[in-house]
Amino acid sequence: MTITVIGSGKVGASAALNCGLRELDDVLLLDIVQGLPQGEAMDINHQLSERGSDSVARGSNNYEDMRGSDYVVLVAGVGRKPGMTRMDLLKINAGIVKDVASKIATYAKDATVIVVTNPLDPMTYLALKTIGAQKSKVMGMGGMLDLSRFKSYIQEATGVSRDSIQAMVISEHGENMLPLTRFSSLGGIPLHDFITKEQATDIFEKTKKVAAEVIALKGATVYAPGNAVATMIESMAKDKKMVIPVSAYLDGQYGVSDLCIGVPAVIGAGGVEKIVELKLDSFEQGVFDKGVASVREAIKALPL
Ligand SMILES: NC(=O)c1ccc[n+]([C@@H]2O[C@H](COP(=O)([O-])OP(=O)(O)OC[C@H]3O[C@@H](n4cnc5c(N)ncnc54)[C@H](O)[C@@H]3O)[C@@H](O)[C@H]2O)c1
Repeated sequence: MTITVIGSGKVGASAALNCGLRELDDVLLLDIVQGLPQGEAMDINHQLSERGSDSVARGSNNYEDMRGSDYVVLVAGVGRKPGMTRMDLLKINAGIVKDVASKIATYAKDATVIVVTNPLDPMTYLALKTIGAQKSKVMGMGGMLDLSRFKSYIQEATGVSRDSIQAMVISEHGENMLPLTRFSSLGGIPLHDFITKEQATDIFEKTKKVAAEVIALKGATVYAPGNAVATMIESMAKDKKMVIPVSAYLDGQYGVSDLCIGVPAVIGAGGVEKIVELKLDSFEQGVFDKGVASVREAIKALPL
């Protein structure tokens, strides 16, 4: 088993480090920039060496080296810069994702792929269609990151241990994300027993806005996305069957077909083993429908 991370920038390096720290397997970092993946691999190995992890990181500029990988993380692409519209970002990254996905189809067709490049849901769809893989084998990481932010605000509002928090965030990774306070609990007790309606609205709004805040302050989000990727790979590599949000291909679930969007799923050795359908109330359904419409619109602009 080898984990390949394509795109050795900020998030790619963080994902590789997190996989190594959990000793999931050896990690290959790939990038088009000469020297960058090799340098990241050296730096990561030095930390892993001191921590006693026997996972080894390698760097390469040769796509052929991903042959035999069980997991491929597709995180090549640019982040949104000031003045760039969502459509500008989509066009630039669609070209990169299409190119990288065709390399995955050539050298690692049987791998399970986690897409990270934004805009996440359309890029996951593009990767799935380009690779031509089974729908259970290509998924996007977005909801796990949104969930980590949602949980941190739940902790702030309630003061209970982060370890006791169970929560869920679904829909589009972007403007129409849907943090589900109604499906969140503390030690199995509904979150709404601990907080007021106003606090719930506040947590909901803060979760939706915080990505832009981090990007404005430090230019990118790095640690939490890298950790989220490692959690998804761990659930598959150890067949843990965690129920986590992923951008998955819908085939009638939630009344939606032929589109990738964030939904709760059982993630195990088979990839997306089951999509869990929640009974949404009218407000939640409204946000989810907007997310579907937004992703559907973006898909029209993809080079399929
Ligand atoms: N889904 C999420 O939750 C989430 C979270 C954070 C970032 N992102 C997205 O992840 C992407 C990467 O973010 P970052 O901060 O790591 O950016 P970055 O600029 O630090 O790194 C991107 C890397 O991709 C490489 N690259 C570009 N084209 C390539 C190709 N064809 N083959 C191989 N490598 C290639 C670049 O050389 C660069 O090293 C962005 O699109 C960003 O918006 C998504």
